[in-house]
Amino acid sequence: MKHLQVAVGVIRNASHEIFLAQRSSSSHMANMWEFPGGKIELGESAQQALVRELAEETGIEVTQAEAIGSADHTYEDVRVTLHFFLVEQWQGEPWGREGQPQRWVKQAELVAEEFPPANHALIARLRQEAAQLAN
Ligand SMILES: Nc1nc2c([nH]c(=O)n2[C@H]2C[C@H](O)[C@@H](COP(=O)(O)OP(=O)(O)OP(=O)(O)O)O2)c(=O)[nH]1
Ligand SMILES: [Mg+2]
Repeated sequence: MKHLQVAVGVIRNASHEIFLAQRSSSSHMANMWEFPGGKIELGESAQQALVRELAEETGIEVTQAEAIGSADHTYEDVRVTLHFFLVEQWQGEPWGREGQPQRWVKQAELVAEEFPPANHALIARLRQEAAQLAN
């Protein structure tokens, strides 16, 4: 089975909102909401792929990123390992550069079911962190 290594950016602003994009209707995990990112290419580090993918998909230049863990998931036909990064410093303003719908969502209001299954543990963690900060 194909095994993809994917760099994924949790872009978070000062109001603790996170930038989401909707996957295209023709892609794997079609129409689900995701954190921007994409496949790590040969010879690239996860961080390098993150910077490249976020520039391609959202137009921002990442200036700082913190690795916050990974998730491994096997879908019907492909296995993915997602390498998550928290991005709180960047230049420019993220937008759906490839035409995909986008939105900012409060960290506490992320909905796991809107994301591919590989994201569910991270969404739970982010929601829990936001709830603790609110108390
Ligand atoms: N970007 C991204 N991909 C995710 C997430 N969750 C998840 O399961 N995936 C899966 C879907 C895909 O099978 C795989 C690779 O992501 P991708 O389709 O964004 O890769 P890419 O940008 O390089 O796409 P492409 O050049 O082939 O169009 O990771 C997520 O939150 N963000
Ligand atoms: Mg992508």
